[in-house]
Amino acid sequence: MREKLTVIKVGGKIVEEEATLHKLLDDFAAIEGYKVLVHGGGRSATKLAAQLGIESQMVNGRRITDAETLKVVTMVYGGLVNKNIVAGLQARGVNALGLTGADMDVIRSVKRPVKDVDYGFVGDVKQVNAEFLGDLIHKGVVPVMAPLTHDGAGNLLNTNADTIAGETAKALAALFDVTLVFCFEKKGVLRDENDDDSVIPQITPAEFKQYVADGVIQGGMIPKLENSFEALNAGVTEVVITLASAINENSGTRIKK
Ligand SMILES: Nc1ncnc2c1ncn2[C@@H]1O[C@H](COP(=O)(O)OP(=O)(O)O)[C@@H](O)[C@H]1O
Ligand SMILES: CC(=O)N[C@@H](CCC(=O)OP(=O)(O)O)C(=O)O
Repeated sequence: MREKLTVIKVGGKIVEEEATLHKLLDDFAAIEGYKVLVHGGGRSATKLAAQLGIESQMVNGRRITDAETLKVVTMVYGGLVNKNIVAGLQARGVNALGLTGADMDVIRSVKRPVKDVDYGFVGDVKQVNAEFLGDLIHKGVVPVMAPLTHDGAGNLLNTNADTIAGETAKALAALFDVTLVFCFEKKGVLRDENDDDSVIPQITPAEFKQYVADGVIQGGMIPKLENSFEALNAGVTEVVITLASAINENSGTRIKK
């Protein structure tokens, strides 16, 4: 039987605020067995960019990343957010190691080709070095992955954190029995975004299509679900979308193939 591994993805709203981040780190530290933390930080990047007089522009949930914006996201994701999380986990007895995709060539990507939209320095994932991550994990190290990748030619690229989580989970599914948990500020995928008690307990691809057509699922939830189905089809055992403070409870929305 393969060993279990939990990949947790945490987004901007949770990492931006000290109280919610600390609670998440407590809960993450309490997860038993092998684990990986993938973080976002989009809101913090938008804030710092504004302070520097750089306007943020998102299209289809992805940041248009020009050269100046790339500097900001590198500082925020690869620096401030990643290292705060690593220090917080070390304080909780978790032997965390912060990584961007460039570190040890963990995630290589290719600059997104310009079609209708020019996203600038945004990377589409090509390869995740699962063997290296697996070795680290087996040594008791807990990787903390920032949403930055590289192209192998010296360029860092900005990659959506949900995608980093999905691709990392997929690659590690060759070595472990992987559960992928997207945690955020709501109780799960909701039938009515304004009613926290309207959690949809499970979603199939057909139901997803219908919910999108009906406008029930929209915005940032769409890439989360697309990445979830892709992960399940690529060998990830279980995908859950849930409240950050409930990662150790059996609640939220379970994604079905
Ligand atoms: N049906 C839905 N249920 C819950 N959230 C939804 C739904 N449809 C859209 N959303 C939106 O998706 C957002 C989560 O996506 P996103 O902002 O990208 O999160 P994160 O930064 O955590 O990755 C929620 O804050 C919510 O506004
Ligand atoms: C290309 C792209 O869109 N990258 C994202 C990476 C951060 C992210 O995904 O953060 P959240 O999980 O907090 O949304 C961005 O810069 O916003």
